[in-house]
Amino acid sequence: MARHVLDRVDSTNSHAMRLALSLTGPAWILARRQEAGRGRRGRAWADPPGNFAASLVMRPTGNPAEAARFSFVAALAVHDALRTLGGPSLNLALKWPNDVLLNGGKLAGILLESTGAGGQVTTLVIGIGVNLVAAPDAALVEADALRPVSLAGETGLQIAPEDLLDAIAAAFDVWQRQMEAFGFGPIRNAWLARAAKLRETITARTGASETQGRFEGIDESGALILTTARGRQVIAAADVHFGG
Ligand SMILES: O=C(O)CCCC[C@@H]1SC[C@@H]2NC(=O)N[C@@H]21
Repeated sequence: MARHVLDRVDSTNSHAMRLALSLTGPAWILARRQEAGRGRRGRAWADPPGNFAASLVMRPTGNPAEAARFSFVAALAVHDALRTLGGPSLNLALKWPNDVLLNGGKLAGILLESTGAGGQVTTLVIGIGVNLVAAPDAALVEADALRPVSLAGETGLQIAPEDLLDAIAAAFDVWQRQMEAFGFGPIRNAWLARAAKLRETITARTGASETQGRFEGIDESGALILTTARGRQVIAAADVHFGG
């Protein structure tokens, strides 16, 4: 698959969107320096040099719910890649919808952006940020957000962004083929097997509304399933907080 390695960029997601129309197939874009990274829900994503910032741009077929499944493919790929390069003792887990945790803190985030027409997604950009060398200052993240961590800070391990991209791209390919052959089932099962706080009480927050319940799993579109005091609730988009 095509790779573009840039010395610096505003946001690899923005660059991927700009390139999308001129590409003939899927491509990975890796930046050594990202100066205006974006996070989920309009947040900024800080990227000290040495951290991993890359985006995959592709032209999937399907509607937005089908495209959203790729965020689980991406989270699995990042988890696999870190395990391959960092070894089996790394204490990794996944947090809904697509964060990768290390020792219970946030190590990596994933941001899907898409354009479409007539209910179909025409361009999908999957942006991945991994704190390889440094995590943002805890004072800069929201008060009740998970503690940001870096791979080097937690373990002393040093992984080059280019090597991580090779491993993520290979793992993504494997999971994407699984999904093409067998549907979302294997992706969901693998994701749940690595999920933090499964069957425990968590809180899903969307703006001012808050739902607390037992984390039962995810449905066919990847939506969060909670059992709450008012029964089963399926939540398509939210920020998840751990604890009761
Ligand atoms: O909020 C999150 O957890 C998602 C963070 C996603 C950050 C990555 S870094 C590479 C890509 N380019 C961006 O501007 N954002 C994503």
